[in-house]
Amino acid sequence: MTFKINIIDVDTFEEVLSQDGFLSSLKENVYIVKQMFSPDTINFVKSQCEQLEKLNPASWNPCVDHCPDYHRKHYNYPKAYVKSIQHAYYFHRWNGNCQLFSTFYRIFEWKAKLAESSSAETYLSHVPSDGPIARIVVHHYPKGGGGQEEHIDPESPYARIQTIVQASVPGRDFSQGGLYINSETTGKAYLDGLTIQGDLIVMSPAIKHGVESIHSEQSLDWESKEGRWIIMPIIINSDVNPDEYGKPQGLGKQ
Ligand SMILES: O=C(O)CCC(=O)C(=O)O
Ligand SMILES: [Fe+2]
Repeated sequence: MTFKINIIDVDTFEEVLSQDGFLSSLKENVYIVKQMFSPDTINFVKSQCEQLEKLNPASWNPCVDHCPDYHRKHYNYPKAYVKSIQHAYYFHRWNGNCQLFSTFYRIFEWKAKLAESSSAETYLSHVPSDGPIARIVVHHYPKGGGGQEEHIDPESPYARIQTIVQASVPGRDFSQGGLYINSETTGKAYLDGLTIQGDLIVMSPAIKHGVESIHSEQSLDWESKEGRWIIMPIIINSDVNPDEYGKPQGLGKQ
C-alpha cells in the first residue's frame, strides 16, 4: 500500500469530500487541509486546557450524562487499548462549551454528512443517554518521551474520517518524533513536518498510525508546555449504550 499525501485548501477539500469516491479514496489518500484554524483559535483552546488543569485535579470520568470536562495524564497504563504518554483534555458541549464546539462546527458537519443519518446539530445536542456525542479532545505529548503506540481506530458511521488539528508549531515546539502512518510496503511516513499550526490532517481511522516519541533523549517534564499538541473534534459512542464498532487496537510498537 502506498499513500498519497494531498496538500489541499479547505474549499477544494469540501468538493473532494462531496464526491462519490471519497470514502474509498481514504484507503490510499491522506489530506492535509491547510490553515483551517488561526493561531488565536489554537491559543483559545490551549487556554481552555490551562483553565481546566488549574481548576481541577487530574481524573478519569465515564462518558455518561453530566460527565464533567476533565484532564488526565496517560503513562503507558497497562490496561489502555493503546499505550501512550500524554496529557489529554476532554471537553463536552453540555458543560458551557458552546463557543469551543462552534469553532469546530465545520468538522462536525463533515462527520455528520458522512454518517448519512443526522445533522451535526444532532450529535452536538446529544447527551450520552441520547446516543453518540460530540467531544473535543486535546493531546499534549511532552518532550522527553510523549507519544502513542502504533494503532488503528474503529470505523463507524460517525467516525469515517479521523480529523487531527495541528496545534503545535513543528520545528519550534519539537523537532523529533511525531505522527506517522505506516504500511508494510512503504514504511513510516511522518506527517507533522508537512503541517504548520492550524492545519488539519484528515485520514481513515483504519490506517496504521502512531506518535513516535517526542525528544526521547530528554527527561520528561509534565509541567513544561513544550512538545507536540493536537486537537481532535470527535463523535463517539457514550458509555451508556456500547456500540458494535469496537475499540482502538494497539499494535504493540512504540
Ligand atoms: O496525536 C495524533 O496525531 C494522533 C492521535 C491518535 O491517533 C488517537 O488518539 O487515536
Ligand atoms: Fe489514532
